[in-house]
Amino acid sequence: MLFSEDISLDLPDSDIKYYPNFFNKEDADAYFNSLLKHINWQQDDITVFGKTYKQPRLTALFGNNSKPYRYSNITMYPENFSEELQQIKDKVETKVSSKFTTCLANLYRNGNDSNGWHADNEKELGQNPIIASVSFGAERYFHLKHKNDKFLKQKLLLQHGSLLLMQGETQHFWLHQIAKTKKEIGQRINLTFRIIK
Ligand SMILES: O=C(O)CCC(=O)C(=O)O
Ligand SMILES: [Fe+2]
Repeated sequence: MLFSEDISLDLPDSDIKYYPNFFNKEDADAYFNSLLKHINWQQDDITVFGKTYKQPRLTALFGNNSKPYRYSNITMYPENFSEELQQIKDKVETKVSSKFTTCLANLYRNGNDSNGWHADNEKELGQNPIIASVSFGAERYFHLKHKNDKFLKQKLLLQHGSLLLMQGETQHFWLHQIAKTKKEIGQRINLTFRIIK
């Protein structure tokens, strides 16, 4: 699906909102270029079902506390927010009326980079986590599928400068992924703001 106006996705057991033009083109271009250059992007090893792989994208973690974030057998320790990430965080916080502690940044270098099916349901995110996800750069599809009903699924094109908000019971009932694509596409940066308790 492609949306050009703010929308609440009409999916059961979820609370998902999408703001396609959260940043104007000029700001989105500037943030993309600057984050690409200034973030210390790392490729970690992940362990899934006892096997170790290189993560198929680059990441970085930022936080205003020193609490680590653990997922897929990786433990990440946060760096301090840069001024520019703090600016983005402030704008997101104003929009969604929540304060975030942490930002996980993802860099998808091309269509071969991906993020497999998962829910953001780590214990340290609390019972019904709020996750605000900002996208810059190449457009990628965000796939959603219900955990208990294989007919319930949706995909949504995450546009340059957009904001996607997931909250309420979403992480209990839905999985999401960024699938690989064979299309020739450029780099994409995603910032997911979270609250780590
Ligand atoms: O890149 C995206 O849009 C999703 C990232 C994501 O799901 C995550 O980091 O947990
Ligand atoms: Fe996620």
